[in-house]
Amino acid sequence: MFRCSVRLIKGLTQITWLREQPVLPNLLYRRSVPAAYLPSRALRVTWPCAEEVKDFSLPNPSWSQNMRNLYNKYMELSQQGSWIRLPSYNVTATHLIGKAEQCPDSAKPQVTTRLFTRNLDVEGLGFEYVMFYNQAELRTVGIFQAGPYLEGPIGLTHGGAIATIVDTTSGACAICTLGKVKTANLNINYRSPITLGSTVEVQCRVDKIEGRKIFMSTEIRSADSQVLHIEATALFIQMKMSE
Ligand SMILES: CCCCCCCC/C=C\CCCCCCCC(=O)SCCNC(=O)CCNC(=O)[C@H](O)C(C)(C)COP(=O)(O)OP(=O)(O)OC[C@H]1O[C@@H](n2cnc3c(N)ncnc32)[C@H](O)[C@@H]1OP(=O)(O)O
Repeated sequence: MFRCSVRLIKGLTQITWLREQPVLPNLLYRRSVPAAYLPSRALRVTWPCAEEVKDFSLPNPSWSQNMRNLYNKYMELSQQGSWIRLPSYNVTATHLIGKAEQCPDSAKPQVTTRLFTRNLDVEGLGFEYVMFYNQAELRTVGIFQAGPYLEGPIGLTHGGAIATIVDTTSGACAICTLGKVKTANLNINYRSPITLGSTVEVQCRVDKIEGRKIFMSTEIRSADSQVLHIEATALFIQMKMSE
C-alpha cells in the first residue's frame, strides 16, 4: 500500500502545484477568456480518491522508443514550466469533480463505466497516449501510439480511432481552457495513413473562443514531423452551469 501511494504521489507531482495556486480557475483559464464564460464551479484536478487509481499516461513497457523520446522531451519542457502533463484515468469522473470540495463517494470511479480510450486492460493493444497542456499558448500535444487492436485497413489505424484521438486531445485542450465541454462538430482530413504500431504527435490549439463556443484545430504528424497524417478542426460547446 505504501509503494502504491508513493507511485501515485510521484505521478501527480506535475499537478500538485495546481493545488497551491490561490485561485485555481485563474490558473486554468487564460486571462483573455471573459469571466462571464467561465463556469461558476471550479474545474478541479482530482487526486486519488481510491489508492488503487492508476495514471495511464505514465510510460509502460509497450511504449516505443519514439514514444519515450517525445515523452521525455515534453517532460523536460514541463520541468521548465511551460507544459503540464495531464494525468489520465480509465473513468471519466476521476478527472473532474464539479460539485464538491472533497472527494465525494459520487466522484469515485464507478466500475460500470470506462473511458473509451482506456477500456483495455492489456498495455499496448489499443490507445497508448499521453497529453501535455500549455496554458500560455492554449495548446495541447498528444503523443499517440496506435496499438494492433485499432486496425482499420490491413496494418493501418482505423479512421474512427484517429478521430477519437483528435477528439480526446482537442477536447482536453478545450476542457483545460474553458472547463467542461461537449464536442459539437469534428472535421477530419486524412492526409496519409498511420501505420499500426507507429507513434505520432498530435498538435492541438485554440483558434478562437466565442461565448460558449471554442474552436480548435489539430494536426497529426509522424514522430519526426516529416509526414503530415491529419488536419482537423473541431467545435466544442461549454456545458451550461446546470449540467
Ligand atoms: C489541469 C486540468 C486537468 C484536466 C484534465 C483534463 C483531462 C482530460 C481528460 C479526458 C479528455 C477527454 C476529452 C474527451 C472529449 C470528448 C467529448 C465528447 O465526446 S462529447 C460527446 C459527443 N458530443 C455530444 O454528444 C454532444 C451532443 N450535442 C449536444 O449535447 C448539444 O447539441 C450541444 C451541447 C453541442 C449544444 O447544445 P446547447 O443547448 O448546450 O447549446 P446551443 O444553444 O444549441 O448551442 C450553443 C452555440 O453553439 C452553436 N452550435 C451548437 N452545435 C453546433 C454545431 N454542431 N455546429 C456549429 N455550431 C453549433 C449554436 O449555434 C450556438 O451558437 P450561438 O451561441 O447562437 O452563436
